[in-house]
Amino acid sequence: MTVNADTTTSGYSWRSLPAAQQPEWPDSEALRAVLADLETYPPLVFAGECDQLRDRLAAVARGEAFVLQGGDCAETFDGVSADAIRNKLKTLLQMAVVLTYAAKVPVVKIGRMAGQYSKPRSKPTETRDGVTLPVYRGDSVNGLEFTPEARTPDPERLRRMYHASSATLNLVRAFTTGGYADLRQVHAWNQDFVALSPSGERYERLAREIDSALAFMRACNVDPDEFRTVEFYASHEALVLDYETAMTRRDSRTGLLYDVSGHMVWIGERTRQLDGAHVEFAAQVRNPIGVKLGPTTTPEEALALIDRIDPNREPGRLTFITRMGAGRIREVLPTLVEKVTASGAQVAWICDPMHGNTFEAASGHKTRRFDDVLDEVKGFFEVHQALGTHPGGIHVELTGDDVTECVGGGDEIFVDDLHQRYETACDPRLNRSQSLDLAFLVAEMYRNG
Ligand SMILES: O=C[C@H](O)[C@H](O)COP(=O)(O)O
Ligand SMILES: C=C(OP(=O)(O)O)C(=O)O
Repeated sequence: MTVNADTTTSGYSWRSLPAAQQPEWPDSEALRAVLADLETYPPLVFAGECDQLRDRLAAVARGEAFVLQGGDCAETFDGVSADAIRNKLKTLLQMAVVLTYAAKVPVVKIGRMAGQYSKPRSKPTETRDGVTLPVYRGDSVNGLEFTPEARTPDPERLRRMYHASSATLNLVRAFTTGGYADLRQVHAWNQDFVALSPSGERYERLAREIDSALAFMRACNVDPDEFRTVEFYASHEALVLDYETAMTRRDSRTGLLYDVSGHMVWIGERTRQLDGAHVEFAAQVRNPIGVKLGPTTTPEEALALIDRIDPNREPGRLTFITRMGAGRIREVLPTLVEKVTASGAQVAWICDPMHGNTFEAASGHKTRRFDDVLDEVKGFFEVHQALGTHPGGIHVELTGDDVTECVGGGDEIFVDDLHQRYETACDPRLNRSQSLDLAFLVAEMYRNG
């Protein structure tokens, strides 16, 4: 990792540790200049908002609420448009309504949004027709286009990431507090959708029930403004530590460090080394922290992560996001949950049913089967229900657009359809109809549990 000459950040403990998956910036002077600017930019979120999310996640850890975390695999600068942001938010709001109403549980809504611009990769390079170039690491680092110019890491992209995150968050705040997310709009969110899809019709029936519940509450004199705004939080993988460090500030109230680039940040499966910089970074900032746990995670590793990141065993501080794969979850998760519970830690457990279920179709598209996604969530619920612990939420890659990236779903996408609208910059996402299907099925699982 680059050493920042600026004394405001050079003392951070994670700077001296090995950091996996970092870009090789060719021009360290240019990098230094961008980071120095970023350090002076206003925070994207406030420390108090991060604390509030920690409180909400504490309720999840206690079994009193459910997390819906979702958004693109990789946000792109071109994707910062009002339509794309509104469609994603609308999908999340519809899923949240389904979960709240059908599962009767408060839903903590967290976007993989306004900062999800950096990607860890399996290989550092990509070869096409005998030409080898650096792999695409997300719009914060390089471009997707397969040319030497686009693939060369450019630190100016970190500045663009800040502005893209800021513009996204600004619109999300406007939508969620300015009336668009008002619960009385449940039908409006579905208008362009209902005639087109079975899940849209199912949603419309549920929205009618919500209408009559709202009418009942109005008759009981419940203040309608109670339904006007929605709490919505932003999260991303804290991957490029130069950026996250430049966005780390001391809270004037408490003197504690917060990463003000998002409310919650998570550490990925490829960067959760106990002696690495990412875990040390997560340990030092006060944001609620997520850590991805893949199928090779040992209970000892999970316990050591708790000791490092949540030494005070504070509910809401640490969320384990398991991503085992449908074929492994029933075998691997029980021991992890048992040992973590026995240790007295109160983590929130949420299920990422995407990252353990990716495969390459014959056409060369990376894809996921909706049935595998669903089966992993089912396995997650089965394990927690058998152990008497709380299945605390789902973490999904989705978009509000009608893409054809994952196969299956009620409005079925076939392998032969993948080429039609395959638009992801990295991994395949559920489209809007598949996302709603998932929400209905998860709500059933939750209610039955
Ligand atoms: O989103 C997650 C990772 O970045 C992605 O799964 C890595 O994929 P790769 O194996 O194509 O590098
Ligand atoms: C890279 C990701 O996941 P994981 O670290 O679980 O592979 C991701 O969620 O974008």
